[in-house]
Amino acid sequence: MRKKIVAGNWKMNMDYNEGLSLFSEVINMVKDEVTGQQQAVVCSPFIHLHSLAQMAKGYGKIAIGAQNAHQAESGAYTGEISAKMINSVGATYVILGHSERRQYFGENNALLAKKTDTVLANGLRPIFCIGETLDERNAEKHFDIIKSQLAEGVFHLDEAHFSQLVIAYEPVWAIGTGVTATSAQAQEIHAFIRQEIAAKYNDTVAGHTTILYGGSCNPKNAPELFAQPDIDGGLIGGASLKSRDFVDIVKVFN
Ligand SMILES: O=C(CO)COP(=O)(O)O
Repeated sequence: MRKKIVAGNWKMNMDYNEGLSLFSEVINMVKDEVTGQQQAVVCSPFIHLHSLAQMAKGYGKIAIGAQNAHQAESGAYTGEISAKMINSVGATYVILGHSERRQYFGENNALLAKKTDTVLANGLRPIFCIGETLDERNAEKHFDIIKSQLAEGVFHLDEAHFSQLVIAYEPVWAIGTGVTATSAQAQEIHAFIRQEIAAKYNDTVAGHTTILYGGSCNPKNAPELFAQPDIDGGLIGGASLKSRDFVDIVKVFN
């Protein structure tokens, strides 16, 4: 069976001390309360990564991730962080292609394909985000958008590398808006994503790929979303900043 994952994306929230106290609450609750095989991932700002990885050491149920990485291995890119650096502090995941990176930092599919290569080459697992805007959905272009984000962003990978990916479907209109995709809307796209993966690779790869839903996911709506056959967990924004809510979402898979 494929892995169930609940990943928190703190975005640009939490100063250093706030982040450490949030994480220590999360880790204690996960230790005490999570009984299933699911993986919790906390994707913090860069400044927390090393400390969080130290705190989570030896505890396999919690992994640490970054929210971005530069496409180059190293060099004169003032202000940037490389995949090798992220790996060196003990993080294992990197969110790539979040809609906020696409929208505010001009990241397109071609750039994200390069970032994916670099992140994989450094032994990290990308959580690769895709999703349509409201205008695209209203124009009934959502399937085309998903198709091209996959084709141009990750389908250049060989099977072994692709198998390291986690895919996250985050409809842009559901992010931070309080409007969640219905479980039927989300399932429809997740099934489509799995079908595209099967067509590009094969049924085994498609069957093993973890596909997360993100967008106004909370402890109330997570059980119904995660009960859908092609939804393998969530990428959680706002609710991941509250330890109780985040761990309650992780516990949906208990
Ligand atoms: O963007 C998201 C996670 O990456 C979702 O954010 P919200 O859960 O705050 O809608």
